[in-house]
Amino acid sequence: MPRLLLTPGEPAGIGPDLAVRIAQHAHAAEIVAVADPALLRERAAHIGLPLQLDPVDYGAAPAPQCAGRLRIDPIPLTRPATAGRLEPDNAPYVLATLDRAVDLCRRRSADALVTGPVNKAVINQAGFAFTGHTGYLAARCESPAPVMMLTTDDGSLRVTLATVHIPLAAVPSAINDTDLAHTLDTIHTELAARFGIACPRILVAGLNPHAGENGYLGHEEIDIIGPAVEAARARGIDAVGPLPADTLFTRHHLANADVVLAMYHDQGLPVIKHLGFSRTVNVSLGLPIVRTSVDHGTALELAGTDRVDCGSLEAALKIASHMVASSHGA
Ligand SMILES: NC(=O)c1ccc[n+]([C@@H]2O[C@H](COP(=O)([O-])OP(=O)(O)OC[C@H]3O[C@@H](n4cnc5c(N)ncnc54)[C@H](O)[C@@H]3O)[C@@H](O)[C@H]2O)c1
Ligand SMILES: N[C@H](C(=O)O)[C@H](O)COP(=O)(O)O
Repeated sequence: MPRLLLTPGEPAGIGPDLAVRIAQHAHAAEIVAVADPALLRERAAHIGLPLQLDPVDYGAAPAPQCAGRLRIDPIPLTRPATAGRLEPDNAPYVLATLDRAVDLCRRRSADALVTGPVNKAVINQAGFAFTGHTGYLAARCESPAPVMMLTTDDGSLRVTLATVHIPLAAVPSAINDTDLAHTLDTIHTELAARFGIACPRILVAGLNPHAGENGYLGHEEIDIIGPAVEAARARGIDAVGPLPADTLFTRHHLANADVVLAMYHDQGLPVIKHLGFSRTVNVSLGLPIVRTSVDHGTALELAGTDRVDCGSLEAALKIASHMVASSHGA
């Protein structure tokens, strides 16, 4: 049975609600909230749900999660949190929960990290350069650039990104043969190791409209993306493209594909979030630890209400367990 660490993320957002809500039923995994216990108790009381927090024992074997209970690894908030109101002083708390979870996963006291949503702006406002979990975790793990992948819970669509949290204007200059080679190698290796998909077919999107229309609408496809796909194929990777992004996400192309590589955040993610918001999971490929996350943000306006959908977190827990099993060769 896996031990999954859950960091609820931004304390003013819906992350604490999610932790309380997923504790209401049994799971086939031990789930440990790395969080402030008072925050979780207060949010549980606020939404009128029972919650018993039991201290985790990392020296003992993981035990299944019982309804109404959650294991806790306590990290104190800097300031009391109010649902819906961001507090920059709590940014170090958010980062401390991630630091603790990464350390535990790296020393094998836990099997995987499942993250709730954070607010990137408030962390930056507090003085920490932060573009998202993915980059932060890579730095903590001293790992080369991981690849962000969003997958529906049933694997019907998987989307990876060549560039992630950078301004749109910076995208063209961030696309280069070295990074594309690393990204394609990581997708190829990680889908086999963590998802059991040997030699996945990767559909590679172009950057420009109609994949550059033979150079009349842009040159990145001819100069960079096409050669990167050819070089990957020569390494035994089943990459196809560059394909026009507007028609790549149609049944015809997706029927025989395992994953899409989009060139930038808003080329790929709106498609998968439109298809499966609240049952889609964010997975970091290429980290030395298993990490999954929800597909949504902090939804500050919903914190402490009865309108919080736990589907993405449930899926993130499930996929993390499958990845752990797959990584162990189960
Ligand atoms: N994994 C993460 O840490 C992560 C992911 C995405 C966005 N974010 C951050 O979250 C913040 C807010 O982003 P946003 O407003 O673009 O997106 P959001 O996902 O917070 O909200 C988008 C819409 O979806 C609704 N929604 C979101 N999650 C929901 C849930 N579980 N149940 C019901 N409704 C839900 C919201 O109410 C809102 O209408 C930003 O700072 C962004 O960077 C974090
Ligand atoms: N791009 C992600 C999404 O839209 O779901 C999100 O911002 C989270 O990114 P990190 O996993 O790097 O925090």
